[in-house]
Order: sequence, then structure tokens, then C-alpha cells
Amino acid sequence: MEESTGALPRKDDFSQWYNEILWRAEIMDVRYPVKGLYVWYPYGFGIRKRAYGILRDLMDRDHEETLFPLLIPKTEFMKEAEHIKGFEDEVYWVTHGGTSELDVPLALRPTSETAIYPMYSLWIRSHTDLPLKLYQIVNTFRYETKHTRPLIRLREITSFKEAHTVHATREEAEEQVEAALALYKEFYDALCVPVILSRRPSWDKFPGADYTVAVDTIMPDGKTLQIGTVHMLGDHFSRTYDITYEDANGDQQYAYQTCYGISERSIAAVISVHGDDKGLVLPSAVAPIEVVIVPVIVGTRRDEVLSAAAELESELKGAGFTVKLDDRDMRPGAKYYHWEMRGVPLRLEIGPRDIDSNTVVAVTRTGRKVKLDRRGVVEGISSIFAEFRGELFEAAKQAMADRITVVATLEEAASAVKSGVAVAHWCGSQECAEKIEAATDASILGSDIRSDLVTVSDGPCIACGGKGTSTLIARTY
Ligand SMILES: Nc1ncnc2c1ncn2[C@@H]1O[C@H](COS(=O)(=O)NC(=O)[C@@H](N)CS)[C@@H](O)[C@H]1O
Ligand SMILES: [Zn+2]
Repeated sequence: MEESTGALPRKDDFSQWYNEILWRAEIMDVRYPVKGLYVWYPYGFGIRKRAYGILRDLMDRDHEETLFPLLIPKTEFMKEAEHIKGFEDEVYWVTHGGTSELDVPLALRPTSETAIYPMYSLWIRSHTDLPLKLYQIVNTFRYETKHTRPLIRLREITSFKEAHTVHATREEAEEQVEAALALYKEFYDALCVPVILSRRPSWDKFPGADYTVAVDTIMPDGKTLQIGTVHMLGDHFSRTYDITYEDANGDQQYAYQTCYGISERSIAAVISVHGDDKGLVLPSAVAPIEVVIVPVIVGTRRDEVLSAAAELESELKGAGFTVKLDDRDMRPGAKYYHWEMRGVPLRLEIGPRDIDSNTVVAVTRTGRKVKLDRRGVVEGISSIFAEFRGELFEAAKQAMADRITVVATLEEAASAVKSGVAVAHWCGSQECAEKIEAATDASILGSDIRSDLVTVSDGPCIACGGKGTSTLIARTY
């Protein structure tokens, strides 16, 4: 790829910074000739690959991975009325096979309930088939009319992890909602991305669901990004798609379901939350290159330094790290710039003095410098990575806490949402929601808040004074 030159915009010019980092750090190429469709550069795909490897490990604890077809017959798609209403403006349709018109138009899946549930109806016969917990990681298609944005709002969602579970009772489905939220929390902890959980207002729930609990993070510009959702489907879809089972008494029962999804917004969150003015900052868990070795070549001992560097590289590779030895013929400073832009968490410098003193200089992406004993270099790096993780997560949590303001009036809410999220008491009425959204030019994001950065309470609704509970108000992506 063309080497980026010139300075990256400052991170506090977030929109510009985000657009530029995507090509300078070789994440996604936005030049593909279809609006809302983008191309992964290999490096960016490496981040996605490692992040989704973590997600798969978490899902595979008690789900099974599978794969359903992309194309959904209109007859199946149109069965769930609320679901259609929610998606009819977003569905892409395939109407021809070659030159002949299809007798039944086929939807490109915007999400896969209407592909999966007719099959669940065939598969599920008895309570012994339950619980059924499957997921797939696929591309989905949504004809988004709002401003499309790489990794944030795509028309082809390339990394859509969707789980679809079936249970004998409502209680078990409710437990699954909690288990899914805990899994998402664990996933984002691994990415050092702090999150706030909240129940979406009824008009923002997933089409066809009883309720939706969302996972949001706060982006550097103060707007929130929904980076995961868990939906309690109740028995709506099982009644529509006839997903029934014979219970222990031999009676037919409708099943209860949940579904929950994460997309490449998870990668947008890692990039946005941790990045700085020099580029990406990647936690080692998702870094395609964890360690870059830069030999410090001075004078006559060039060969000795290069062979010491090569030895170090093979030892670290043998220890399971992803390592890059940068022995290109260029100034060390240019190398530092190149790898800092790509967010490589750790740089090792090795030169003649280090060889003589049997040490290696370790410099973390955030600038902490440590002299490591050459012999214990593997343990040294592992402990640096553990500290680095903590450092990133603490900084991200502090940045989020700084953007959350508890407010008691509409005016305070209106100013708080300019730079972040307001926490205010809302009575739950749509009428007050409209007043609050008009007064703040922001959205009711959710109530039943769960976050170690927010203390929830009851109190007078900031719009009507009636009994209210803590609710998030924010500008959103
Ligand atoms: N156009 C889009 N581009 C990128 N990510 C998206 C887009 N639309 C939704 N997402 C992400 O995908 C997640 C799941 O989408 S969803 O509509 O909320 N839920 C579902 O589709 C359910 N079937 C759960 S799998 C959202 O929380 C959001 O993080
Ligand atoms: Zn009210």
C-alpha cells in the first residue's frame, strides 16, 4: 500500500482522524465503487481476525457455530409483521437468476431470523432438543439510508456475529439474555473497551422483539456507538414460524427465543477508544504484530547486530508472539513512525551496547521505556503486555467516566450531551421522551442502566417531575 506521509489529524478532530487512520494504518480501503461497501486491507483484517478469534472462543463455550444461506425467500421473510416493518426499507432483493425473473424474489439477509427459524421449526420436536444455541459469523446487507461509514454503518456488514437461541421457558430465555450480556462484557473487556449496558426504549427495540438490551461505548467525540445488542424475542417468532416442542407431559408448547449480535463496530471501538495522535494503539490481544524489533545499526558491528536481532526474533516467535523484524534500510525514526501508526504495542531496540550488556530496550506504544535482561526477555514481554492492558483499560474507563454527567434539568442535559452522555431521571413516557429529545437534540439511549461508572437512582422526571429512573441521553452514531 502507498506509504502514508505527513501528519495524522489530531485525535480531537475525531471525524478526520478516523477517516485518515483507516488508510494510514491499512485497516479498510473506502474506494470500492459501491456506497457502504468497503475492502479490508490485510492488516485491518488481522485485527478483525484476532478480535473474532476471542469472540469465537467465548461463543464456543456453550454455543455451536453453523452457517445458513444468504438468500431468504420473500414468503418466509414477510411472515413476521413487526420484523418486516422494521426492515422493509433496508432489504436488498434479488429478482433475477441470469436473464430469467425469479418466481419468488429473494432477500439478501439483513439479519437471519427469517432464514433460520423455518429450519428451527423442522429441527425442534421435543424438550430434549432444548436449549438450542447456535451462532454464525456472516455478511449481512442493509440498505442504510443514514450516512454510511466504514466499520460503523455499512450496507454490507462483513463481520456480523449473530446468535440465535431456543429455550423451553421464558425464564430460561431471560437467563440467556443475561448470559449473552455477560459474554459481551467479557469480550469487550478483552478489547479493553469500556461499555454501558441499558434497555432500549420500546420504539428502539429490535423489530419483533419483546425488548432489547444494548451495549454502548462512548466515542472520542462524545457520541455513543451501539457495539452489541441482545434481544428477548419471547414467543413472537416461535408462534410465527411454528417452533414448538413436546414437553415432558406430551403437550405441544411454543418455544422462547433470544438473539444477539455484534458487528465490525467492535473493531471501530478498539480503533477509536485507544488511538492517539500518532495512530492506532492496539491491545496485544488483537494486535496482528505484537512486537516489532528494530536493530540499532551503528558503524562496523552491523552484521553482529542483525544476527542478534534475528536470534531474538526466532526466540520470540518460538514463544508464540507475532513478531516483525524491521531490518529495512531506513532511519530508525521512520520505522518508529511506521509501526506506531499501526498501533504495534511493543518495540524492541537492540544495538551494540545492548549486546555488550546482554539487555534489550523495550518501548511500549504509549512511550514507557524498560531495559529487559536478554535472558528473561520472553517473561519480560509477557509482563509488559499485562501492564499495558491495564494501562489502556484504565485510561479508556477514565475517558468514559469523564464523558458521563448526571443531570437534574433539561438545560443541564442539553449541555452534557454536547460532549458525552447525560444521566437523567425519565418517567418512561413517550411524551416526555419527545420533550427531552427536542430539548437536548439527542436521543433517549436506554434505561435499566448497568455500568460500574453509573450509579442508578429514582427521582423526578426532568420533563414532567413524575416518578422517574436513571436514563441515558446521548447523541448516537
Ligand atoms: N449498518 C450497520 N453497520 C455496522 N454494524 C451494524 C449495522 N447495523 C447494525 N449493526 C450492529 O449489529 C448489531 C446487531 O444488529 S441488530 O439489528 O441490533 N440485531 C440483530 O440483527 C439481531 N438479529 C441480533 S443478531 C447492532 O447492535 C450493531 O452493533
Ligand atoms: Zn416524564
